[in-house]
Amino acid sequence: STLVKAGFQHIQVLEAMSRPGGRVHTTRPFGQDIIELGANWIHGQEGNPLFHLARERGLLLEESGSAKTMCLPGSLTPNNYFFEESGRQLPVDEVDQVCAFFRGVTSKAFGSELEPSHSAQSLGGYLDQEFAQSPLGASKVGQRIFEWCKRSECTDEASSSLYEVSAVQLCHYVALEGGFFNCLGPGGYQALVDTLLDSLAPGSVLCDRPVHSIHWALEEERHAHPVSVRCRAGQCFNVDHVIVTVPLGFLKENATAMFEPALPVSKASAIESLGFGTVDKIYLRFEKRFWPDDCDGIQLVWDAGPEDEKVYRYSQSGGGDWRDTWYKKICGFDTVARHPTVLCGWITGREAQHMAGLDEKTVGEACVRLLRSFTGWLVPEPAQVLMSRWGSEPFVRGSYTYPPPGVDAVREHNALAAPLPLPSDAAHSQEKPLQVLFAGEATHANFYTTTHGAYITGIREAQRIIDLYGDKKLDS
Ligand SMILES: Cc1cc2nc3c(=O)[nH]c(=O)nc-3n(C[C@H](O)[C@H](O)[C@H](O)COP(=O)(O)OP(=O)(O)OC[C@H]3O[C@@H](n4cnc5c(N)ncnc54)[C@H](O)[C@@H]3O)c2cc1C
Repeated sequence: STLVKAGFQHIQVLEAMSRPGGRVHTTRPFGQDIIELGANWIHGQEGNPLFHLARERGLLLEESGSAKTMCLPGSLTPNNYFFEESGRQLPVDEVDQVCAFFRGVTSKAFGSELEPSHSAQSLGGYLDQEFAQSPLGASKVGQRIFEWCKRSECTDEASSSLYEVSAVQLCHYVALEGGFFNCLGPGGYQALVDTLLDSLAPGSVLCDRPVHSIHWALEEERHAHPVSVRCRAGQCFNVDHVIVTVPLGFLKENATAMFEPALPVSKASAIESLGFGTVDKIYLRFEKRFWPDDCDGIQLVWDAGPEDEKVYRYSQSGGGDWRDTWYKKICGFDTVARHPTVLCGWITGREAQHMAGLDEKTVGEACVRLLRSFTGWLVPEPAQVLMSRWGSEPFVRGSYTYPPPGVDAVREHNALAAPLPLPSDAAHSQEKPLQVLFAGEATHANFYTTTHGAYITGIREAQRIIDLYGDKKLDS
């Protein structure tokens, strides 16, 4: 839409799936009201172009009463019910104390306040070290709540484990000021996507058009355009510029075969070294609400959960089979906006990928078992179960990006964003500039993981093309 506004006319969007939106996926499986399988909230307000766009178009939720946040250590309410494996409900202040400590130490990591000694450390390792030095670390219950904190933080970092996320690199992520969980109105995220699509000419977006390969640096003598984009079904587009916005997960699996000539080493190594983790949601719809009116969600605190350091290390060394206990990675079940009888469970990492191979009935049964044994309440069978399966989605292969330990994340995000040919590449120095450009959340060094990050990178790449042509007439 930025290119259209600047007067560009020959624009074609090739989308592999049968719908536009990608990791924004608004559905209506339980009647009229929306369920978001992908992105849910607009994170931050100040300087957030999506927040402003949504507000300008009247797409934000007006009644704050039905706004729902997810239960994270940073967004705890007294109405989140925490249960231990024994069935005991944990006192709010006990949970709050540990979560407050967790918030304090994680915000040090996000606020670039870590000592150089933490530079090679994982976020999990750093958090454990701090917790061990705190009086809270001596309590068994405190340790269990801390494990829940780490497990639920995995949803924010899209990681299998915080032991696989860098502690020091997190400071490059920029959280925008203003409410973190801005909710969209009844049209959900899709309404924002539709707003952008409305500005395109009819026929500009072709769905079910997976791109097979991108041939660039084509010889000027033989080709009118430097780039040829070939679809799997055989259709071919000869173009001046292509903006590649496929997810990092897709690039990890397909980049080697997709580009001819091959991507430069800096880009290939960025694709390999940045992490792309899986976060999935499990929606359970019941005929009748069985949880108390004031309950915002039910959180599960294990005696020894998968983010307990010893459990994690044992499992990494091949001990036990995490597949048998995949459900232990579920953080809890939050209530859902507009759906008074629906709960949403969150799960990450390899366990989420494993779950994607199971059917709805099996997953629903596992969730009901957990809810019954932790709460002791009379939990009926769910009437409907719906899960996202982002890890096995062939054109995504995960949920969002994270920085693994030892990776210079800013350098890698920037390498991923660099257009081809690279200005520094002597072999291509005589060629037309900006043949292949890259956008998408993984190409933003500060707003990776977010929809606004993705949006801003699209504008960034469009602007490169606009700047290239300057005042030249765009009539050809
Ligand atoms: C479960 C979940 C919850 C999330 N929650 C939030 C949230 O609350 N707030 C937030 O800000 N962000 C959230 N995110 C992240 C957010 O959704 C993404 O960062 C953002 O949507 C990414 O946009 P993108 O354009 O980079 O990639 P995508 O939206 O993934 O778009 C890439 C597109 O490329 C297409 N594609 C792939 N391969 C090909 C091919 N070969 N040919 C043609 N097309 C291809 C894909 O089909 C896809 O449509 C969440 C994500 C998930 C999965």
